[in-house]
Amino acid sequence: DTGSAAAVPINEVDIAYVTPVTVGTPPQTLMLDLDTGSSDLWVFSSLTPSSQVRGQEIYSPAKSSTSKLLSGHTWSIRYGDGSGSRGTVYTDNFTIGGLEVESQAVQTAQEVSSSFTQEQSLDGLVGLGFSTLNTVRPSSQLTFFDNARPKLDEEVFTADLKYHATGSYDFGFIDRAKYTGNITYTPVQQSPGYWTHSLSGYAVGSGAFQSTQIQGISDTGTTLLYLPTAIVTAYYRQVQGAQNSQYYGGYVFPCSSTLPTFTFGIEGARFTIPASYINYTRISPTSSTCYGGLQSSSGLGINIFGDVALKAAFVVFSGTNPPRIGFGTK
Ligand SMILES: O=C(CCCl)NNC1=[NH+]CCN1
Repeated sequence: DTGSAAAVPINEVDIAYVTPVTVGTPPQTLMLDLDTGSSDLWVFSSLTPSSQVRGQEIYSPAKSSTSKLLSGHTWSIRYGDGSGSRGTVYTDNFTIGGLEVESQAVQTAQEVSSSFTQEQSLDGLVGLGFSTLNTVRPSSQLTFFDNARPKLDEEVFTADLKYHATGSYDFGFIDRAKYTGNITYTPVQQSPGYWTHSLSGYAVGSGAFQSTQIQGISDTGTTLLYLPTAIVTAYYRQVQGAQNSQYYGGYVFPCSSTLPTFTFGIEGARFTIPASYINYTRISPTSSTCYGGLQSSSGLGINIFGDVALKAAFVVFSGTNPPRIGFGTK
């Protein structure tokens, strides 16, 4: 089997992407954030306090003839950006892009943090990290990809995220029409459960490529690109008026500045992020100061190759043994 579904940016700066999924019988359609940086599938639900729901679609297990309570099981998750949620667990039929998993663990939120309440177009997350990261207790649950794996034509899913446009996620096949040339693969270290791999180096604008291994995680659930401070300062040194603002919590610059491109390596291949992707957003709607899409990872303890980097490539997440990740030019 295979599946294919849209990845729709939820606002005008691509802060996150959502994908239509169906849960239950008859199908309830929700828009969920497919997140390779976590491994819980959770949804706004009939159990979420109405004070914490602001426009989101909800899953009501009571309205599904195929829902089953996973008795005695709970979950609680905290994301790298400080957001979080917690609740109980049902199993039910779950589909993405025509690919169905029966009795998928669907984690129903009983509490969500304010940033999720404020994100009206996001109804929950589908974790696509390794199932070892799943927070359901007393027994952890499998991700949608792990459940679908036995029925997939190929043990892969792909991400084709786009700048200010709708892209796609495919399951079980690699669509040759979505990239040119060949996919370059590199090994993944799956502990503790992220898609952890190395970049082979980087270049700022037209500068020389610096060959240096940079370990981090490819994370569709993180908006920006977070790299070591030395690389980030070298980048913003090329931007007139750029500064690392304590007030705004990162590098800002005049919106009129000319930004260089940023190139990253995967083995011998090179992927260039256009300057426009790094001119991320105005710090407020009428401001002429802009916030960068490349920021320092020093506060995170991990480098994160988020959407700003991933949308510059066609990315193959391969669940083979051993797992690997591949990047193609598009
Ligand atoms: O939590 C992380 C970073 C893991 Cl190091 N990514 N996934 C995500 N989901 C919602 C916000 N961020």
